[in-house]
Amino acid sequence: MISVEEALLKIKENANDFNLTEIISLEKALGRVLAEDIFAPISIPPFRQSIMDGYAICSGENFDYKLVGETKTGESSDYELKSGEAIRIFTGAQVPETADIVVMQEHVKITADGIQLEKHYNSGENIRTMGEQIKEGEKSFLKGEVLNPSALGILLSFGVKEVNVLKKPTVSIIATGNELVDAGENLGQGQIYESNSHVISNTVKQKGFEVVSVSKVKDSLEDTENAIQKALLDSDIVLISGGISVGDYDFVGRALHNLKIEQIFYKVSQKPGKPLYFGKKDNKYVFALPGNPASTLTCLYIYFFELADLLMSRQEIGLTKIKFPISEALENNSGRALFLKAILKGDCVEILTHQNSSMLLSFARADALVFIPADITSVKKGEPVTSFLLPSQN
Ligand SMILES: Nc1nc2c(c(=O)[nH]1)N[C@H]1C(S)=C(S)[C@@H](COP(=O)(O)OP(=O)(O)OC[C@H]3O[C@@H](n4cnc5c(N)ncnc54)[C@H](O)[C@@H]3O)O[C@H]1N2
Ligand code: MOO
Repeated sequence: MISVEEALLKIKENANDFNLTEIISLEKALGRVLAEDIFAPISIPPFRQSIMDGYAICSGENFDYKLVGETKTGESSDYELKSGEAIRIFTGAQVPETADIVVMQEHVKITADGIQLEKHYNSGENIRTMGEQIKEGEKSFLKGEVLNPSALGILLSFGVKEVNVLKKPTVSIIATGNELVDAGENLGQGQIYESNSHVISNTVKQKGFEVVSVSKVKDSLEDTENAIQKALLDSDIVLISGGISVGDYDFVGRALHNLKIEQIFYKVSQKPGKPLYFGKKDNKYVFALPGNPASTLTCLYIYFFELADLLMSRQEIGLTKIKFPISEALENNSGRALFLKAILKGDCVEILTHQNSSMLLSFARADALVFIPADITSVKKGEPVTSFLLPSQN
C-alpha cells in the first residue's frame, strides 16, 4: 500500500505520456490550453492610427493649417502633407506618414481655408504607432496559456481563424455491480439505486471534460473485460466504479490484468478510498474507483483532478489547498491518511458528522476535504489543517 503523496507523485510521473494536440476554430477555443507558442503574424495596430476625431497635421511654424483632404476610418491614407498642412481624420483612421500630430477637433477654430490650433501639441500626440501593442514576429502567447476572451480577441485581431490546442481527454464511465438498479425501476430486496455513474459524470463535466460513454455491467469477468476494452477504444480515460476490492465477485482487478493494463498503483493508505487503482495502456489511463459513493468522489477530486490538470498543462494542479485552524480536536487511529468532509465556518474549518465512505450526504454540504496525514494520530483544537477546497457545487 502506498501513501497519498506517493500516489500523487506516480500520477505526475505518468501524465506526460498523453500530450496530444488538435487544431480547432477560435469559436470553440474558449478555456482551451495552447499547445505551442504564438508569434504575431502582423503588428497590432497594423498601421499608424488616429486616437481622436480631429485633424492630422504636419506641424509647421505657427498655429494655422491649410486643410487639404480627409481620411475616413477604413481608408488608406497616402497624403504627402507639407509643413503647415492638415487633413480631416477620425478615430481609428490611418494617419499619413507625413503627419506627426492629431489635433482633437475640440481644440481648433475653423478658418477660411483650414483650421487654427487653440493650444500647443507635441509631436506624436494622439497617434498610435504601428506595433505599439505587439510587433510583428513578437512571441505573444506561450504554450500552456489558457485562452480567455481577451486572448481570443488578440488572436482574432491577428486575423487567425484556428489555433493549436492541447486535446481534451475524453472519458468513459463503467459502473459495476449486480445490486445496481436504475432510478425508475423497481427496487428488489438487496438492491440499491445506482448513483455513482452520475456523480462521476457530473464531476468529470465540472472539470470541463467530455463523457463519451456510460455503461453498467454485472459482476462477471467477461462482461467487465468487454466493457473496459470498449471504453478504452472510445476514450482516453476510463473511470470504473466498484468491484476493485478483494471479494469473490470483484472482477475489475482481474479484468484489467487480463487486458494487459499496466498497473501504476493499487491501494492507497487513505480513508476513504483505500482500494484505489491507477493504470495505463499506451496513452490511455484507467482509474478503478472504490464503489462506496464517498470513496468514489474523494478519489475523483484528489486523483482524477490531479491527472486532468496535468494532462491539460494547467498552472494550478488539483484542488486548491489552504490551511485553516480546526474547530475541534480529532484523533486518527486508522493508520491511514484521512480525507474528511468539512465546512468553513468563520476563520475555522469544521469536520462534519457522517464520514463513512458509504455516506454522500455530508459531501453534498461540504466546502472542503480536510487532509490528515497517516502519521498524525491527533490534532488539537485550533491547529491548522490542510484543507482541499471543493469546487463550487452548483
Ligand atoms: N475483505 C476486505 N473487504 C473490503 C476491503 C478490504 O480491504 N478487505 N476494503 C473495503 C473498502 S475500504 C472499500 S472502499 C470497498 C470497495 O469495494 P469495491 O470497490 O469492490 O466496491 P463494491 O464492493 O462494488 O461497492 C462498495 C459499496 O458501494 C456501493 N456501490 C457500488 N457501486 C455503486 C454505484 N454505482 N452506485 C451506488 N452505490 C454503489 C455498493 O453497493 C457497496 O455497498 O471494499 C471494502 N471491502
Ligand atoms: O477505503 Mo473504503 O473507501 O474506507 O470504504
